[in-house]
Amino acid sequence: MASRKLLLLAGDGIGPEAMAEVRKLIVAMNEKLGTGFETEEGLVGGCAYDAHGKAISDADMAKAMAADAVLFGAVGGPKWDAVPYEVRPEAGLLRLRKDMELFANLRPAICYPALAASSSLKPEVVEGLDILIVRELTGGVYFGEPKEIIDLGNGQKRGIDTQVYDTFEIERISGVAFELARTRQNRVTSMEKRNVMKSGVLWNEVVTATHKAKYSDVKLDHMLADAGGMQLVRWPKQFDVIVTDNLFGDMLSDVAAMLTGSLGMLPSASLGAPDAKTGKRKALYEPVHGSAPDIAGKGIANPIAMIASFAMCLRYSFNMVTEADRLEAAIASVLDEGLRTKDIMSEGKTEVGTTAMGDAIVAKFFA
Ligand SMILES: NC(=O)c1ccc[n+]([C@@H]2O[C@H](COP(=O)([O-])OP(=O)(O)OC[C@H]3O[C@@H](n4cnc5c(N)ncnc54)[C@H](O)[C@@H]3O)[C@@H](O)[C@H]2O)c1
Ligand SMILES: CC(C)[C@H](C(=O)O)[C@@H](O)C(=O)O
Ligand SMILES: [Mg+2]
Repeated sequence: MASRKLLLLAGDGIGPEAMAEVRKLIVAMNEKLGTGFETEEGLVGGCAYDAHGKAISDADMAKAMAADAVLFGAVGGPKWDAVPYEVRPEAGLLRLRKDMELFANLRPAICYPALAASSSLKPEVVEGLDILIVRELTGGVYFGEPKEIIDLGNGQKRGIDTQVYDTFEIERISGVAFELARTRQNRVTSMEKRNVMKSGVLWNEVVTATHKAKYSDVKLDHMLADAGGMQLVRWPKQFDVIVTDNLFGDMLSDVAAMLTGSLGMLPSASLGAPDAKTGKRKALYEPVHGSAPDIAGKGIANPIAMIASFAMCLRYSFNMVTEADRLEAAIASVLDEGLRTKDIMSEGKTEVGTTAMGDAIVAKFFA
């Protein structure tokens, strides 16, 4: 059997609570299906800072580089509000993305039929929603230099972040979006702000050229990112694949999350380029949500985004398509039967905690 080495980085807040449900599933899959997953654990975020003063240690970084896939929970929280910017919990996640060159972040927003009433939008607006946000993850304003606060010496300071994109970065992320669109409804909407940003002008040019050169069979539209946000809320089903930069992708995916009922529902996959020799790509799978300090430790977090991220891992890192389909079907079926964590609770349904939701999904997966 091919190697199946997983590094589990549970992180802070509800990260460990959600990760426990995936760990349970992995143990059961190994026992019952002989899947042979080898798991290692590591620290990232605030817990890593507490242990060794860094948001991720070099040793855990090396484990991530060596793993076939990394499963990531969530990082951050008020406990670390005052730590220096360079070692804040979120820096651990950003280092993983940058050092592993995970440039393609896939954030599907699917509204499970049972949850159409849980969205803040009208059921008919979200029912059957199935869109995919492809977010560029290693460039843009997240990583551009200079990035600093300078003292102007007149009682004023200046905060600087720099948005930078090179042609190759836009080409490769739009290539991912076009390829994925071909497996879906064959439509891509590219979002930028070419009306105010030079990087937006280049983004638009390069996406257009990539489309013309290699993907003219796919339908391509361009939208200004602010209008895109509005359209996502007005009529989200008009979209199939959205491709956008790091910052717009961050914001638009939180918007998309709420269309599905809760941030606790949205999984993601962060992928690198396939290795020229082996075809294998570095990968990290994480829920879109954060450490949710307001509910951490209460046993009420929704583990579905984390479990669905593992389903993406089965699909994209191990080509275990049957198991991925079965896991996604198990989630849908448990929701159909009326089980709900607090964040997606509605009248007449059965409210359960994190562990009971995880147990029900695992049981359904093996049923
Ligand atoms: N990938 C990550 O690790 C990641 C992502 C986003 C935010 N963060 C960090 O998390 C911390 C908190 O950020 P925030 O409050 O803005 O965002 P958040 O995603 O942690 O929480 C936003 C809201 O959604 C709810 N929520 C989120 N996930 C949920 C789940 N699985 N089940 C039920 N409810 C859920 C929370 O209770 C909260 O009310 C910050 O330090 C932030 O930097 C980390
Ligand atoms: C925690 C933070 C660094 C991260 C981001 O901004 O990318 C998060 O919001 C996300 O969406 O993954
Ligand atoms: Mg975000």
